[in-house]
Amino acid sequence: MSSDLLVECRGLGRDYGQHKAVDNVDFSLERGQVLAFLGPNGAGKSTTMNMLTGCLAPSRGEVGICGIDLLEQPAAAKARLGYLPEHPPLYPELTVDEYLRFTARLRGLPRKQLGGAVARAKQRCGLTREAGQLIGRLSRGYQQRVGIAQAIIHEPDLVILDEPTVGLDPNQVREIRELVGELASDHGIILSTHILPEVTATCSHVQIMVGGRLVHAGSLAELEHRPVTGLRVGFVHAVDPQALWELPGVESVEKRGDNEVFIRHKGREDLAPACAELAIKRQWGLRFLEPERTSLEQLFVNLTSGEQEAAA
Ligand SMILES: Nc1ncnc2c1ncn2[C@@H]1O[C@H](COP(=O)(O)OP(=O)(O)OP(=O)(O)O)[C@@H](O)[C@H]1O
Repeated sequence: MSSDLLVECRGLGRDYGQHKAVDNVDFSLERGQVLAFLGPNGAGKSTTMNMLTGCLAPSRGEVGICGIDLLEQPAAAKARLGYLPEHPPLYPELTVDEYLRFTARLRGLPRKQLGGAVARAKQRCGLTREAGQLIGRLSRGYQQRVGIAQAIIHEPDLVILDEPTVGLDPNQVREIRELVGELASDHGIILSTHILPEVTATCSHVQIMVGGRLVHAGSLAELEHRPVTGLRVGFVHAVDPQALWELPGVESVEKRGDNEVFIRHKGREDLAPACAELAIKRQWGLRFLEPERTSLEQLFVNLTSGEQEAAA
């Protein structure tokens, strides 16, 4: 296993009685990647993260953290990862410094290194000025920074963050996203979230789970290069959809708002020139013409809607 391969899961599964909460999940993560775990409620994200962090034993499969088998050498493997659970284990009656020293000692750092480790984590998480403040008096956003600081105090290779921006205001969300982006330069990061714009803003890779199984895994860059599925076209005046429908290669014409349509076309056909020509000929007044690819949101809906209907 190369030193930049931080996580390698093979055939990972967890049962609760007869129920397969996670089934046959394979994936890997390299340094510098930020991987989002997406999925509807009950898809198996938390169960997978709990297995990755060594908090929950798998029923089947293997987990390697930086080449170390998590099941055979749990202490050595866990030393390479940092974890921010959904509800960070903060002590409101401790100051930021006291708490970070405490977590550094829990991580087994030698006494001589404690001061340096605490200073570094505070600096990376923008907490230097808050060092002497009681955690219970900090805003939710700053408490989340403290939670991230404890996750990186021992300079792990891998950082796992469970819904890191839940409950934060928009400014705090932006700050935590920036922090995640900075951490990505020298760590691998896995984060679980329900917020799709968060994925596009912070992540390089995405995995979608449905019913315990991994149904999509890939980079966001791949998503950007998915084939164009159609054209979104806006006009000044009302249009005749039948005339658009008759253009060569058109599969369907859907109305989207006032004088706006989505034209789905076959294969890699480029409909734009013919569509613009028709708009000029009919004097519809072309306002805009945009190729549309499958967005992350569309992909998520396509992959998960059947599951959600079944659960309803
Ligand atoms: N301790 C448990 N005992 C029995 N079933 C469980 C237990 N924990 C989770 N499950 C079940 O396992 C499945 C996956 O749950 P999990 O919490 O991993 O989903 P999730 O994707 O994290 O959902 P959410 O987005 O709601 O947090 C669900 O069907 C859940 O009911």
